[in-house]
Amino acid sequence: MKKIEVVAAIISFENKTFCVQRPENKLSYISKKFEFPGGKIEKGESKEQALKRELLEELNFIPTKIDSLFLTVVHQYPDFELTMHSFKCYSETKDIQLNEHISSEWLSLKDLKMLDWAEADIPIVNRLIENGQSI
Ligand SMILES: Nc1nc2c([nH]c(=O)n2[C@H]2C[C@H](O)[C@@H](COP(=O)(O)OP(=O)(O)OP(=O)(O)O)O2)c(=O)[nH]1
Repeated sequence: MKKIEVVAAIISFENKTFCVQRPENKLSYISKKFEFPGGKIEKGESKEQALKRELLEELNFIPTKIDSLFLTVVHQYPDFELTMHSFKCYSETKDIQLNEHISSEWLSLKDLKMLDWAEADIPIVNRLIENGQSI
C-alpha cells in the first residue's frame, strides 16, 4: 500500500483556527473536505522546511511562530496510508490568501466540528478541543 507523509499547520489568530477546503478530487473521501493547510514532505526536507514551503505555495503565508509537533496521525485511506504531522502556528492577520483551496473559515474551537473534515483530521480536531486552548 502506498504511503504518504505530510505536514499540516494549525494556524491561530485571536483564538480562532484557520480551516481550508480542498478542491474537488477524484478520491471522494478527500474531495471538498476541510483540512489544515500543508502537503507532502519532499526528499531531503525537514518537517519544518516542508511546512514553510507549503504555506508559501498554498497561502503566500509566513507564520510568526511554529510550535513543536502537536500531533502525528496515521490514517488508512482506501488508496494510501497517510502519516500527518501537525504543528500549531501563529498569524498576525485574518487576511490569508488562498492559492489552491476553494474556501476557508476562521473558527473557534467550539465550532470546529461543524465542518466536513477529511477523516485523518478528526483526531487533530478532537485533541484541539480537548486541550481547550485558544477558545
Ligand atoms: N495538507 C493536508 N493534507 C491532508 C490533510 N488531511 C488529509 O487527509 N490530507 C491528505 C490529502 C492528500 O491526500 C494528502 C496531502 O496531499 P496534498 O495534495 O495536499 O499535498 P501536496 O500539495 O504536496 O501534493 P501534490 O499535489 O503536490 O502532489 O494528505 C490535512 O489536514 N492537510
